[in-house]
Amino acid sequence: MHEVIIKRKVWISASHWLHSTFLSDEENTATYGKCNNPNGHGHNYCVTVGLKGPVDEKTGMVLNLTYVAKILDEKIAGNFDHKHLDLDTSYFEERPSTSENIAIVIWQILKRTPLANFLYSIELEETPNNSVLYLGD
Ligand SMILES: Nc1nc2c(c(=O)[nH]1)N=C([C@H](O)[C@H](O)COP(=O)(O)OP(=O)(O)OP(=O)(O)O)CN2
Ligand SMILES: [Zn+2]
Repeated sequence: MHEVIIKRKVWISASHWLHSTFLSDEENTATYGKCNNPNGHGHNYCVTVGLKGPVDEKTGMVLNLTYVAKILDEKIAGNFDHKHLDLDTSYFEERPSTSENIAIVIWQILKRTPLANFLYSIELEETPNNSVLYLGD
């Protein structure tokens, strides 16, 4: 049995602001700087989902990536694309919409889909320079 990690990208065009309810206004400004602007700013997030599993002998696939794409389009793009992460969704009411937290939220959403048992990694690129990698807890 051969185990392989397959990957599929999904893009999210979204706005947000970085703000923590655990910090004072002054602390928020000091911590997040320009990203604490209440009017927000935008990113084209590139999310790469890694799925690990055995290659099926008959199909030659871990999972059909066309099927994976459909789930990611519905559950990830459908939830976040062209949204304000802090105003249009409830996921970041109690945690700042950092790349770290977005990756964790995406993991939690995918845990409730048929991809759950294959979930291996969430890589989220916020800018060409900044990215995070979450491997679950
Ligand atoms: N650990 C984290 N640090 C930062 C995050 C984050 O999610 N996790 N996020 C930000 C901001 O969202 C910010 O928008 C990043 O943009 P920017 O500073 O413009 O991005 P770059 O570093 O790619 O641009 P430079 O030109 O190199 O400054 C900040 N930190
Ligand atoms: Zn940002």
